[in-house]
Amino acid sequence: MDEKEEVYTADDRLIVALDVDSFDKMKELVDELGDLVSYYKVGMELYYSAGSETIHYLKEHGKKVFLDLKLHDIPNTVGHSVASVTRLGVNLITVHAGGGRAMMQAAARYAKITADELGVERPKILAVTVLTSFDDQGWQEVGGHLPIQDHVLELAQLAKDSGVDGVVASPREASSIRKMAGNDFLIVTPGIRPSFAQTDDQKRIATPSEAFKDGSSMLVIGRPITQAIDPCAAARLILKEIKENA
Ligand SMILES: O=c1ccn([C@@H]2O[C@H](COP(=O)(O)O)[C@@H](O)[C@H]2O)c(=O)[nH]1
Repeated sequence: MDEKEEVYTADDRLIVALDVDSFDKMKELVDELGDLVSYYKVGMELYYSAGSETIHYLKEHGKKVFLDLKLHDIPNTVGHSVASVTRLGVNLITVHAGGGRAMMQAAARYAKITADELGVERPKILAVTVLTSFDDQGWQEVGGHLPIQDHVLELAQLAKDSGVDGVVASPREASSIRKMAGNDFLIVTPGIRPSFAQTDDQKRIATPSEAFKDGSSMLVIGRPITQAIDPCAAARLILKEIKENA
């Protein structure tokens, strides 16, 4: 088949980050991407601007939702916050691994209790390790004593022991996390930059094919798609790379 005619279908391993500041801008992107994208991430910018209406819209349109609020507070507060967002019907939720064992345990427990009460599938909990915008220099400035790679691995081990479903880490750490945690542990990687995209503020980056080769489960990609001149063309190129390499 001629490459131009090839149809790239949505793949749940591609999560598109909807980092826009209004419901209308979100709707425009989601409508434009149509059937090419099945999984979206709603982060702080969109959620704080437009709230849970965004999630209802995505679900009504058959999309899966990763709610990336990176919860970080005492266990009681995080547990009850996870209960609240579980009621919205999201599929993935983030907490910060730095919140510690008891906080992650509370997140996992409240996701399960709430989903059981509602009779729905429970959302999976991901623990954010070290943000992909850090390089070693920036990391030392905030008191990081271990190399980032080692600290991420320690947090991933703690996350696994605490009973959450996986971590958010850079693709550069995916291979060592995969070796430590085995195949059932989710490794969700932002910091993905296809060869056609600029780096922006991301520091620990890799291409989609490198990320999957190193053990990523799912990729989070925002600006390379959402700020492309043609978001559908960018999404198709990434889906092609995923199809050919993962
Ligand atoms: O360590 C992290 C954790 C979360 N993110 C989020 O992923 C997307 C990446 O967007 P790009 O435009 O592809 O850079 C964004 O929503 C971040 O909040 C991350 O980048 N790194």
